[in-house]
Amino acid sequence: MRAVTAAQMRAIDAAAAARDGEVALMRAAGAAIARLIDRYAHGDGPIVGVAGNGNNGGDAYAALAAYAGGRRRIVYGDPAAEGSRARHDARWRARIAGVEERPLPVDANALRGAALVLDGVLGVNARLPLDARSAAAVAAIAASGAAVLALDIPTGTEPTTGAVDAHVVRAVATIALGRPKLGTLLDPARDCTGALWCAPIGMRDADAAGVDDPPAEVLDPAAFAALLPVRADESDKRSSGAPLIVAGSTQFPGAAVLCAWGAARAGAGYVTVAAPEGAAAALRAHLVEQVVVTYDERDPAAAVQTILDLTNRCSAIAIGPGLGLSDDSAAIVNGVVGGTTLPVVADASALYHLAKRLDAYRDAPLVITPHAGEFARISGKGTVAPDERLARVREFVDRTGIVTLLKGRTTLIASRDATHLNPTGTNALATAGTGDVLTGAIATLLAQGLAPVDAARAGAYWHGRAGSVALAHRHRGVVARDVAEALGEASLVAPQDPELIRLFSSR
Ligand SMILES: NC(=O)C1=CN([C@@H]2O[C@H](COP(=O)(O)OP(=O)(O)OC[C@H]3O[C@@H](n4cnc5c(N)ncnc54)[C@H](O)[C@@H]3O)[C@@H](O)[C@H]2O)[C@@H](O)CC1
Ligand SMILES: Nc1ncnc2c1ncn2[C@@H]1O[C@H](COP(=O)(O)OP(=O)(O)O)[C@@H](O)[C@H]1O
Ligand SMILES: [K+]
Repeated sequence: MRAVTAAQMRAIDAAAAARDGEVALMRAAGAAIARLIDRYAHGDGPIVGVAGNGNNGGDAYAALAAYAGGRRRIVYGDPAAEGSRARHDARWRARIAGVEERPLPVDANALRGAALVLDGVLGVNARLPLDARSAAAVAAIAASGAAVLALDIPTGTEPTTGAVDAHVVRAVATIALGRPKLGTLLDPARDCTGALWCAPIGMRDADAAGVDDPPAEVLDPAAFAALLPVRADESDKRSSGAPLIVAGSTQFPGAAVLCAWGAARAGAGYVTVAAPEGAAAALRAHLVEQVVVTYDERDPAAAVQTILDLTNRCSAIAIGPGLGLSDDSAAIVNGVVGGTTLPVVADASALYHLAKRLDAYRDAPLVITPHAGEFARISGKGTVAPDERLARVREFVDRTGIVTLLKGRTTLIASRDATHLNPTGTNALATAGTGDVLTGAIATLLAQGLAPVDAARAGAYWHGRAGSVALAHRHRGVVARDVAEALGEASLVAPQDPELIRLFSSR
C-alpha cells in the first residue's frame, strides 16, 4: 500500500472527491472509524469527539453519527465553524443520531472518564507549530489520560515528516483515511501513532501521479502473504530453497548459527554453511540439519574457490555475519560477491569489506542490510540523524543502485523504484543476533526466487512479526533464537477486511 506525503494525499483526496463527492467520502470515513470504537473503548464512559473546524473534525462528527454501539456520544466543536459541506452533513447527521454537541474549548476534566476520545482536531493539512486553539485541545486530551483513537493522524504530528509539536496526542490507535501518511510511520511521530489502521475508502494511488514526491510503500498483511513463496507439492530439498551461508569465525561462530537458523526456519530445504575451520566444531555442535563445509581462512584464494564451488548447488548467498574484519575475510567477501551470479544478501562484516568497492556492485542482485552505524560507514556520509534516514537511504540507493535495508525501529528498504517502510517489529528485537536471523531469512527468500527488493521487504516484515510473536510467548528476555523459532507462526496471516486494514499493532 502506498504511504503518502500530505501533498500526495491532497491530490488523491481531490480526485476521489471529484469522483465520489466529499460527502460520500466522509460518510465512508465515519463508518470505518465507527467500526473501531468498541475495540478501543474501555469502561462505561462516553465516546467523546474533539472536532477541529476542518474535515478532520468532520470525521469525528461522521464517526459518532455512524456509531451504533449503544454508548453515550458527545462531541466538542466550534458551533460557529464554517466548515465544508461534508462537515455540515456529518454534523447534521450526528445531531439527528442523538450525539450531544458542546462548544469548544474543552478541558481535561471533561474528557477524563471517557471510554474513548476521538482526536479530530487536525488531519492531513496540519502544520506545525500548532495554532493556540488546536494546541489547547491537544493539551486537554493529553492531560485527561483518556484512551485516544486518532483520526488520520495524531494531532501535533507532522503528516509527512513525522516531526512532533510540543503538544501532541498519544493515541492507542490511529485510523488513516484513504492512505497511511508517511509521518505516522516515522520517528518521532511513530510513538504517538499506536496501532495503525487504514480505511482505503475507495481512494486510488494513481491519483497522486502528478505529485513529484518519491513513492513510498508500506506492506499490509495481505500483500505480505502474497509475497511469501509457496512450496510446490513436487519440490525436493534443493528446489525448496538452498541458501549458502558464508558466516562465522573462530571468535563469532554464533552469528553463523543464527543466520542458518533464520534461513532454515524461513523454509529453506537445504542450508549449507561455509565457515573457517576454527569455527567448525562450534557450528556442528549447534547445526544438525544444516551442512557445514569448512575452508582455510588463511588462504583466501582457495577459500573463495571452495565457496564458489558450493554455489553450483545453491540458489542464493548470505554473507557476513560474524566473519570478522581481517584482510583475509575482505578478500573472501569480495572474491565471493564479485565472483558469483547468485543473488546475495550482505550483512555485518561483509558491509565493511564491500564499502570500498561499491561501484563494482552497482545494480547487482544484491541486498545489503546495515544498521545505522554500518550505514554511516558504507554510505560514506557519516552518522544518520533519525529524521534524515529516509532521505539518506534514498540518496544512497539513487547513487549506487544497491537494494538497501536500513535497520531500525522502522526499517527502511529502498530500491531504485521506491522506498518501503516496514511497519512490523518490536523493541524485543533490540537484542544481539536478531540481525543475523533476518539475514538468513532474506537469503531463503532470495533462494526461493524473490527479487532482491521483495526478499528484503518481505523478510523485514516477517522478522518484525516474529519478534512480536516471540515476545507474546516469552514476555521478557527474547533472544535471537526465539525470533527464528517464531518465523513459522509469524507467517500466518488472518484473512483481512479490505475496507479496514490493520497495518501494525501497537508494540
Ligand atoms: N477531502 C476529502 O476528500 C476527505 C477528507 N477527510 C478528512 O479531512 C482531513 C483533512 O481536512 P482539512 O483539509 O479540512 O484539513 P485539517 O482538518 O487537517 O485542518 C483544518 C484546517 O486547519 C488549518 N491548519 C492546520 N494547521 C494549522 C496551524 N498550525 N495553524 C493554523 N491553521 C492550521 C489547515 O490549513 C486547514 O485549513 C483529513 O485528514 C481527513 O481526516 C476524510 O473525511 C476523507 C475524505
Ligand atoms: N527498538 C527496536 N524496535 C524494533 N526493531 C528493532 C529495535 N532495535 C533493533 N531492532 C531490529 O533488530 C534487528 C537488529 O539487527 P542488528 O543490529 O544487525 O543486530 P545483530 O548484529 O546483533 O544481529 C534489526 O532487524 C532491527 O531492525
Ligand atoms: K487527528
